Amino acid sequence: MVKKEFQAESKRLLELMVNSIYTHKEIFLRELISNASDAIDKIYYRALTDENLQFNKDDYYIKISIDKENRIVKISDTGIGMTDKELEENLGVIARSGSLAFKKENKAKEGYDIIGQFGVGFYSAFMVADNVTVISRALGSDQACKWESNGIDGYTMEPAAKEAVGTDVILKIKENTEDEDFDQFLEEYRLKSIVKKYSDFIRYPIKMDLTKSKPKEGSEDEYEQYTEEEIVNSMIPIWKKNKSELSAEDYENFYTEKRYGFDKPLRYIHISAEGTISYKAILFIPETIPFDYYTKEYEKGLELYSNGVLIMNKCADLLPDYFSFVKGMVDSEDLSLNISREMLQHDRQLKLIAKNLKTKIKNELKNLLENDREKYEKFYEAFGRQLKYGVYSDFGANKEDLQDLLMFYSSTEKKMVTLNEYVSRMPEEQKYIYYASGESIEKIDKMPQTELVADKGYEILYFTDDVDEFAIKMLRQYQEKEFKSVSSGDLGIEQEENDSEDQAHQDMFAKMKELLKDKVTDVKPSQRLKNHPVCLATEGDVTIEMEKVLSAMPNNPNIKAEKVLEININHPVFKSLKDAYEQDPEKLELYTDVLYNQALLIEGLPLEDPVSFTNNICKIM
Ligand SMILES: Nc1ncnc2c1ncn2[C@@H]1O[C@H](COP(=O)(O)OP(=O)(O)OP(=O)(O)O)[C@@H](O)[C@H]1O
Repeated sequence: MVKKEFQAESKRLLELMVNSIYTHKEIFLRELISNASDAIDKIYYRALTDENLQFNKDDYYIKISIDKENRIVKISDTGIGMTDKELEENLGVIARSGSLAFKKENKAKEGYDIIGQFGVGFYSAFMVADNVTVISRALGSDQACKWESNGIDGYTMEPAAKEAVGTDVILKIKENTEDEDFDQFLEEYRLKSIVKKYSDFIRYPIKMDLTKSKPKEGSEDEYEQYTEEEIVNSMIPIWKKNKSELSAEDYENFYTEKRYGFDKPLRYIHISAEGTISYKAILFIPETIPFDYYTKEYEKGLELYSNGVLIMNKCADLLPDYFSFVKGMVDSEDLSLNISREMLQHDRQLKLIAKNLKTKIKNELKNLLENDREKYEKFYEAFGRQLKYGVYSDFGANKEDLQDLLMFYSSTEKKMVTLNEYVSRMPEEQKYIYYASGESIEKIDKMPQTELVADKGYEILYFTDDVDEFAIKMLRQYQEKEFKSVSSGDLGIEQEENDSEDQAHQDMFAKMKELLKDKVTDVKPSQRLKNHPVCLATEGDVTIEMEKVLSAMPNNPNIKAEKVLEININHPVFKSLKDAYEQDPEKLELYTDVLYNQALLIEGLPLEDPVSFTNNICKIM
């Protein structure tokens, strides 16, 4: 017998399991059944490609047996089994998706968070058992191996005998405590109801020996007990059932069982399509972002079945990138079981289904936006960015589909608003949809460039995501209203002109431009500033926020905004500037440099020479 220690992380998770105060301990059975079903799936897939292996459906099942006296519950499967090496790798070390998230979140103190959020697979057995034995014989091996652990110090491994290929997981159920009833997990009816609740649509039979009673032979009022093996799950997949038979809880359980996410779904869509193409689908919009969502590791896709048989785990072609957060499955009788990945891409039926799903998802989101604003905002907070990427990517090909789903923070409403809401509120004389870009709402609130537009009483949309301006450039307009940055040259707002006075300052501005060389394309009196002395505006297509995003890219394309330094001629600073221009050229140079650097700071742009800037401030003081 070999004795081994658990790895540190496994130990920590086990500790949480053993001492768990989590209330839904019953899920251990769901986890173990799901592992058993996966193990049978593995044989099934192997048989698809291995001629020497036959998959005879009747030989594959999961069996739950209870030995009340010895406090034992055994979950056996006829799946692919594990070699001793696999037993060690799979059960001695944490390497699963959910646990990976656990690693990142290991600040969470209570087991509750982890179990609730991630699901914990095999280790959940230790919530109800103080000893777990796994005896497994792998396909192709005649030797079995026994793994045993009390969940605390470590585990032991030794050779064992097992007649057939597969795995037995044997749980020694804990004794009742003052607060907790573990005896319930030794009751047939209780285990049966847990199977029904979580694992009803597992596609292999889950068998149990159930105690029944019948009248004793030759007697009218005496009964005798007998046991009979019964299949306790219906095996009918949820998507083949009628919508009216299903409750929200059934969909939620399906979502969890399928590991679509560790949260609760925000919304589900059950589709039963008949006609040119018939298929069934259950789609989910998750409530929270998967931890790897905005990374390269995240894989979009839906499970694809051909008449109840899984062909592919993640069929990416079924979902556009901008709906990559959608989880779920599609089952169609019209798809061939042996279709290859390459062929699938060109499959006409599949394309039709994908198109159809896209419309359904879009309509569902619209519906959510119109009828449950709070939920939609929650959704948008998690996945709005993906929708904006969708507007921007593919050269704007999908903008029509997505524009009505967009939302931005509004300066006047102080909350998220849609473009439609914005436009419907626009005063008649307002020409453009105004927006301001910045790092955060608080920072944009203080931006000098917003002063004129805000003063006019016009609503400003706040762009705080990197992708916002790029998406809007692609959109160009909404309901024939163009978008306009509050920092752009021409704001399209009528102003009282003061040409003669402006002219008088022209020479000074020309001089300032000369001093700033190619740092700015122009220096101008500002139309938009009310209280602030100075700001930067831009000409052309690239704004300052876009410049920042572009320069943060790994292959920095070195695209710069054409910056215009605007001076508020009604600000007291302007008089000092004018005096310097008339009397002291050196001072003008100093003031110009300080004002320019101030404008950079307001924009959150890096100063070219911070030391000389601070020296200059000191000089003025
Ligand atoms: N009954 C079984 N038969 C064969 N292999 C099993 C069985 N139970 C567990 N395993 C193996 O052990 C691994 C770890 O199981 P565990 O339940 O901890 O995580 P998981 O099933 O991979 O992930 P998750 O529970 O998050 O889906 C499985 O991936 C599988 O390879």
